[in-house]
Amino acid sequence: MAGNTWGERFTVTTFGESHGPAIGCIVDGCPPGIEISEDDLQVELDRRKPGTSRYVTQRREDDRARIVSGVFEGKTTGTPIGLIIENTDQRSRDYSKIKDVFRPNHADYAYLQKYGIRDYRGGGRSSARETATRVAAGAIARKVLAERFGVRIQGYLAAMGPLELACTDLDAANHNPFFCAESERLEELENYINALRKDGDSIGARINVIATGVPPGWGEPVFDRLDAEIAKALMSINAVKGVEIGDGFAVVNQRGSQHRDEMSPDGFASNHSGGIQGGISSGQTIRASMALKPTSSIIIPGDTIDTSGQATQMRTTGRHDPCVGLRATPIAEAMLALVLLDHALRHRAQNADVASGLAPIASERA
Ligand SMILES: Cc1cc2nc3c(=O)[nH]c(=O)nc-3n(C[C@H](O)[C@H](O)[C@H](O)COP(=O)(O)O)c2cc1C
Ligand SMILES: C=C(O[C@@H]1CC(C(=O)O)=C[C@@H](OP(=O)(O)O)[C@H]1O)C(=O)O
Repeated sequence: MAGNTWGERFTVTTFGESHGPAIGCIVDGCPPGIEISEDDLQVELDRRKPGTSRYVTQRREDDRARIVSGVFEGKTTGTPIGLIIENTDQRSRDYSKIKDVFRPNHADYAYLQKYGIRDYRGGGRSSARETATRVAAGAIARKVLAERFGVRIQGYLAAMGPLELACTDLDAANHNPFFCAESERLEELENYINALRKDGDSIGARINVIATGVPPGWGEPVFDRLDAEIAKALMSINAVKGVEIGDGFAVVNQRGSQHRDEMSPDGFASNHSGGIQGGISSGQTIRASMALKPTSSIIIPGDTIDTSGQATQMRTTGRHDPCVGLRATPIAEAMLALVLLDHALRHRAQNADVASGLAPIASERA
């Protein structure tokens, strides 16, 4: 049993498996008086849900979230918010024939080694189906962040395999199935993924996500550093193998004179740090990036073992994303929102009365 920390922490607990009857979550610590409807959640859920284009898994889920507690007459009450999303299009027979073999690089082998028991249907608890609940919780966090703190979050596809994509129009990312912010490249993306599907193969991707309007002061100087928490949150998404904050691994090749974000009363001259210095937000735009591996469930045969340890070969049929990164943008946004709201509440709880005596400078030099 644990006492709640309402007013200090924003937390999410999820439950459910890909082929069970439902998935869901409990959102704790949401401030009261925020207008939230199931339709608000749906807007975000629709951006992530499967089956929305020919470039993603053909599993068809409406992903309708039912709010079962914590909201009264359209407003949050400050009590735990319970959300349930029914699974309606499981096709568990796809998994019957591979129930005793491990898909190389899916969670199958490691999961069984840990628990000794495994729901083999659709990856069970290890399926990215669970991320629907994070997106629903993230929709609540985004609403609070926007209304109470003026923070906005947006992500986009920065690379699909060898195709590196610029961000020429961030809003455009919301209007195509790739979350691509460089609209002129859409045909190239379509051609690439069509050829990939013909090969029966999969490919990795990179997603960038930014948050604007974050004031200076959110985060901690040690352990729960804001960058550490964002890295953990993004890394906790299925298939994520790398996270960068700001310039990330490119800093290896930078000089201090180039990397430091020089300041003047007119604002910051650059944003190499990704808006976080010493684990605390600086007031610059928060910039994070994550790399997702290629889908492990592919029809090309590969070597593996079965549950009795015997060598075998397998190919995975069924409905799978050829590039899991194509649906990961809303998930990255949701995870960033969850971390930022948690730290907004923590900062307020500890430092509401603190005044540095220094007005924040602009995120970017005017
Ligand atoms: C949005 C999204 C969709 C995914 N879709 C699939 C899929 O259709 N088939 C699959 O094998 N893996 C898919 N994955 C990846 C698996 O969930 C992931 O590989 C698995 O949980 C093992 O975890 P790991 O890759 O983090 O080691 C998806 C991941 C994400 C983020
Ligand atoms: C259902 C979703 O994506 C699934 C993620 C997933 C996986 O292994 O992660 C495998 C596929 O599902 P199934 O478990 O039916 O084989 C995807 O369709 C979803 O995102 O809602």
